[in-house]
Amino acid sequence: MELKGKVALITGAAAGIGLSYCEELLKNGAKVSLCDIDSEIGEHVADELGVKYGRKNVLFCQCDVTDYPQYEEAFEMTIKVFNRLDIVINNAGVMNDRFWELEVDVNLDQYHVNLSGVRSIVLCPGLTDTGLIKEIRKQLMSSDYEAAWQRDNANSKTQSAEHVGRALIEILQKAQSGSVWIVENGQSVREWRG
Ligand SMILES: NC(=O)C1=CN([C@@H]2O[C@H](COP(=O)(O)OP(=O)(O)OC[C@H]3O[C@@H](n4cnc5c(N)ncnc54)[C@H](O)[C@@H]3O)[C@@H](O)[C@H]2O)C=CC1
Ligand SMILES: CCCCCC(=O)/C=C/C=C\C=C\C=C\[C@@H](O)[C@@H](O)CCCC(=O)O
Repeated sequence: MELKGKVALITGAAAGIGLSYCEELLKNGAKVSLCDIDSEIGEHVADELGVKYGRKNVLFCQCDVTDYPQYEEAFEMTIKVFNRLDIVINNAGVMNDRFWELEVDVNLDQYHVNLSGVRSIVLCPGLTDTGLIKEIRKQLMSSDYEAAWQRDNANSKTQSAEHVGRALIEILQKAQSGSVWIVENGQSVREWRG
């Protein structure tokens, strides 16, 4: 897929993996609509990327992905400003066990039925160095869960968000609709074949 001139909407784009997706897309000539619940950081980051990659290539839309009308508005705003929309990256998930019902709703209910020629790809990052992971204790229900988390990740090598961003660009070029990809331990992105 040629990324130059394409328009991408990225959720959870003000920090971490989402921000890295934005930067890699901009480097490759795409225009980005950064959508994030946090407008203070989001506006700031969008300004910085605008200075670096051209103001006309960057838009910020404040939006909480758990609020359907807000999410819809972000799509409308993106299409109004850029006149097109080619790529949607559902990056903002919920990892907070205290809101486990929302966790299930947002993380597992994001699917797309391929009826309209839209390509739907899944990219699963392993342990990635972002704010989410730095404060993992806050996301887990109890200290028992923290011990389980430490155990599960004992053999994981933390990778950078930039590494995940580069993996996104790679799979956008070659991935088929319905495919699932894994990028973990700082290794090359690979297709999961079950
Ligand atoms: N960091 C990791 O090791 C891994 C992260 N993930 C997933 O990748 C995604 C990004 O994670 P990180 O970059 O690590 O997190 P992060 O905490 O560094 O950044 C998340 C961004 O999403 C925004 N956000 C939070 N709730 C939102 C909402 N309801 N609507 C819109 N924006 C919202 C935040 O303001 C923030 O800018 C998440 O879905 C996370 O569950 C998946 C596997 C590994
Ligand atoms: C409950 C929602 C979780 C959504 C995912 C998320 O927000 C954050 C995930 C953070 C880290 C994931 C690390 C994955 C590591 C894998 O690479 C692997 O090493 C873990 C293996 C664990 C196992 O039991 O097989």
